[in-house]
Amino acid sequence: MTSDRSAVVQTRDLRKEYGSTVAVDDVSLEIYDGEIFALLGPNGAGKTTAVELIQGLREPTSGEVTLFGQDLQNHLRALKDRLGVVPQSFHTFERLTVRENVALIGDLHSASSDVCEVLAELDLTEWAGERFGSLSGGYKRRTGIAMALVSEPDILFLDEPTAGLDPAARRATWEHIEGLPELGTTVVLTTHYMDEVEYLADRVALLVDGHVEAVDSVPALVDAYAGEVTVVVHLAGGEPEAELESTLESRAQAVHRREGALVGVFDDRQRAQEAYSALQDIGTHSIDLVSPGMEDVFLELAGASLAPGGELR
Ligand SMILES: Nc1ncnc2c1ncn2[C@@H]1O[C@H](COP(=O)(O)OP(=O)(O)OP(=O)(O)O)[C@@H](O)[C@H]1O
Repeated sequence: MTSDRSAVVQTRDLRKEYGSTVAVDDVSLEIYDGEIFALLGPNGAGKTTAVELIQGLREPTSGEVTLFGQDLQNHLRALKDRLGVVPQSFHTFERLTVRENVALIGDLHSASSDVCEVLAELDLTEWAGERFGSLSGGYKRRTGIAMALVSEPDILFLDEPTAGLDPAARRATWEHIEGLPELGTTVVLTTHYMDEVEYLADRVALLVDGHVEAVDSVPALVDAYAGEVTVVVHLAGGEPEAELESTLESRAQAVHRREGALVGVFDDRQRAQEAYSALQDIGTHSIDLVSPGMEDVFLELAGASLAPGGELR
């Protein structure tokens, strides 16, 4: 979807070694103007190091970073001014209010947005007079985003933006991040949450052991790597089992039985949907249509597994 857009970040054979550890292994990628780009990978995959190289916070062992068409090393000062960063463990002045913290950053930058506008964009107006130290984790994170946005960055880097937040705060944070490209900000986020990528990212780079396994949109990655759709008919006893089985068999590529269930395997979602409807017409029983997602992509490409919270490990 983004190939006709200009690249605001380009890395070429970017590499970072720490002694014998290769944290970032010849990474070449492009991030386009106005997209939400995610770097997804398990702990230690090299996400933070890659992003720190792009931000000019670390020197690469080899390779190049170009931002807005300019070489980062030769234009470090000017290019850094165009970046906003919200680190994972974000802290600021606990005793200052939300407004004071945001205004402080605004004062440091010449091209700064109106503080009230930024607070309104992040639904923080009501909280503007609260001390930062008294806020919940979600509001602290949101204040961090406001503090980064007030300097009008062209690219905003968010490191694990919802780690440690409860589900409602995560959802609210996603909704605010989702709106940032409309305000003219390209977003680069690092995460190890599948659902975050599925909700937010226009494109995602899968990082494993320092190298990029694949880069594309979530639907394209799922199509390419995640395999089949399955329809699962749970059998509690008393169902017209033979009819259910033949209905599945007439549409599925394969049908197999597993404990208490019939499982039809499809390589086409449309046919799976047709089978699902036909099975529903037969009567009342429990049927699941199971579509693959990013989790399956990662299992296929990296053999990674998920923690109960949907987090890669
Ligand atoms: N300053 C450092 N010195 C030595 N090794 C480092 C340093 N920073 C990172 N590493 C190593 O480089 C590799 C990549 O680490 P990095 O923090 O970039 O991964 P990550 O994907 O961001 O992980 P996490 O999700 O846990 O933050 C790891 O093996 C890590 O131990």
